[in-house]
Amino acid sequence: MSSLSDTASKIEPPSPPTPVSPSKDKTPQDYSPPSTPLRTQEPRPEIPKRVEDYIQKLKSHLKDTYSVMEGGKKMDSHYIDTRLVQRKLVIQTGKNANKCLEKELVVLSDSERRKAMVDRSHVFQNCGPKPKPLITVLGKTGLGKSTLIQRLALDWSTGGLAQFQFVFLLNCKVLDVTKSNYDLKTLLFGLSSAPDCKDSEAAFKYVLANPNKVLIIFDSFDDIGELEGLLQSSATSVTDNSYTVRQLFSGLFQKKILSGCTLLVATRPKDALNHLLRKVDSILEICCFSPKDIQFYVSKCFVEASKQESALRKIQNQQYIFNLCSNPLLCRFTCFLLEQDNPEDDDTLPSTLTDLCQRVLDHHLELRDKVQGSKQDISQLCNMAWDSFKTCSSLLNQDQTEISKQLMDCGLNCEILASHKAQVTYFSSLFMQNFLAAMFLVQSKDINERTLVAQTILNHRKKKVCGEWQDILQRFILGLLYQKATPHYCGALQSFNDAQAKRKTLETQLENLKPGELTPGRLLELFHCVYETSKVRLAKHLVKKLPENLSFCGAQLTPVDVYVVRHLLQHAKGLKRTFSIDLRDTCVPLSGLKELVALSCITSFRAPTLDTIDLWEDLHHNSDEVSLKNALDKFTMDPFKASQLSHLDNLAYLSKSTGRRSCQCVNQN
Ligand SMILES: Nc1ncnc2c1ncn2[C@@H]1O[C@H](COP(=O)(O)OP(=O)(O)OP(=O)(O)O)[C@@H](O)[C@H]1O
Repeated sequence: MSSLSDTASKIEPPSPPTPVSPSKDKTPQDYSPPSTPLRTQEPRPEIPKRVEDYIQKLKSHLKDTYSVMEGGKKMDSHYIDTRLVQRKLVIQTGKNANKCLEKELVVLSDSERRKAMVDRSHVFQNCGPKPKPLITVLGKTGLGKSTLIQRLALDWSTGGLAQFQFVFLLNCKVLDVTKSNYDLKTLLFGLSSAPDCKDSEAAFKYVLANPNKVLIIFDSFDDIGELEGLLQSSATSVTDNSYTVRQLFSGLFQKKILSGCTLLVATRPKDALNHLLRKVDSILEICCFSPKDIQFYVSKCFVEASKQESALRKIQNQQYIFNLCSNPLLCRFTCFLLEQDNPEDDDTLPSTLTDLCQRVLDHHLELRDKVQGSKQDISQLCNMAWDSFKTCSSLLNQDQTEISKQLMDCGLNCEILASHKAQVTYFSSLFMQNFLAAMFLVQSKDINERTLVAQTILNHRKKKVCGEWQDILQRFILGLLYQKATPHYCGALQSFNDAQAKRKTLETQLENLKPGELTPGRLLELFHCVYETSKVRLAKHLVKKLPENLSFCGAQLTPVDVYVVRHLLQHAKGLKRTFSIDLRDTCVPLSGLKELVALSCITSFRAPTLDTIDLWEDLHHNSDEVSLKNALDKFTMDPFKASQLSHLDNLAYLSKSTGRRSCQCVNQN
């Protein structure tokens, strides 16, 4: 079956399954903290007065700390209740080397995702009779995992989540995972965000006696280090004080200590995580900002109606930035730029990720310069960002380098750095850290072209170890090498050595790549790297060499990914190239599917069945009959392969829907 538009059928149209999204029609204002207890209330154990006092102190501390989000915006007014998708694992038929049944994270289609959407009040809810003591929140960098966790902590501190009497929040970015002199009490009362506890012995005793009233959160789990072997060595005693943070985590995770407590782990998705995910009770994935969320967030950033309107117009007029704003952190960066906007400035918003980060940094440095009266050289910070990158860590390594107080203040003021309890300093975002690291690599005379190439995964033999770290770094490297505008402030780092040789080497590397041999994930990264260069010649070269069958299967496509792919494929027309595109297992949103299918260079497409039906329904609903006919003509499912029972059910919907849609097209014509 390759083209279905001419399959006339008299079968009555089915009613396709309506996506049920509990939060679909809610505007961000509709959300309120889950104040009612979410788990069936058990009788409260008797709490000693001093423990009760400490709980109140903990609550008021968390309330003070998390009422303001990173970046200074108020949680109450600026927090957008982004939705979460309940992901699931399926048991595969085969067994692995350990003779255990293989479990795999199911990639949901867009329509399945919409059905599986929940809001934050669902995080600790039990779906069935079984409690869910192990919960994971997944999300790429900047999507708001820490913010969600801080919001949950705030909910608890203001009377919500009453099933918990203690909430301990650990930020793995600031934990020293090399030391082995910790016990559980130190982890909870010393290393977490809990305030000093005078009688920690009594509070700890209470915690041990009531584990089911305790919530422990490990945020930024990515920084816990190598995942391999993490569960092999675990803490088994609650008093022993010779454990590492990793051993204590492992003991909690495997219920060897404090069994009965609830554990929430927030992390970026990566392959190495799979063996942990198989053991958790609930996997939630944080969704990016929807267009409505972006609108709401932007409107909150500007008080004056005219400024609000102008900011929104600018963002909506620049489709790359609009799609980039589906990432909350990048949306914040964009709003920061717009807040700085002065009428004499160039009106255009950045057109690449590199340009966005460069302008944000430049503005921060400019603001600081105005206060200080002198320019700050941040080259040492760039060097340090690169040092931390090498170990995939956000921590600022101060052991080797003395950093001046002035530079440290500058880093903190410019939101490059953040500090924990005024003791530990770390890079506040992966985007900024990698941007600084890329500046170091591109500008430093000590880094030659070969070393630079070795740092990019464009070299497809290089193992991808740190998930998003390398993807983002190489985008910045390419972006900086081709950056046209020299920023005023961060350009003054040091004399810009001739980047010609580096550019040439990277370019040869790009040109020698065989896109047809890359995995879908790497192919997508290649699109991004080429996009960052803004070079039409490189874009054309890529499109020329693309395989006829473009597969993105398995690479999760975000709105900005779709934009970049679509943008580069526009060169196909001039090159007389056409493609068939496979979008199964990509979670491509309906809007993205629509845009890609509409491209004239796409002659056929494969996509999840229900999403394809949704696309047809949508086009029909909007009376876009030309696009509907196109989408019917281009759809293919040849060769058909069903790996789940639902695929066969969907086939039945499909055959009915195509029949109906074809009839409509025939009648129209
Ligand atoms: N739901 C939200 N509403 C408003 N702003 C948000 C939201 N989520 C995130 N942000 C903004 O984006 C920034 C980055 O979010 P956050 O640090 O929570 O991301 P993350 O997923 O934890 O990233 P990383 O994996 O790099 O640690 C926040 O500091 C905040 O300004």
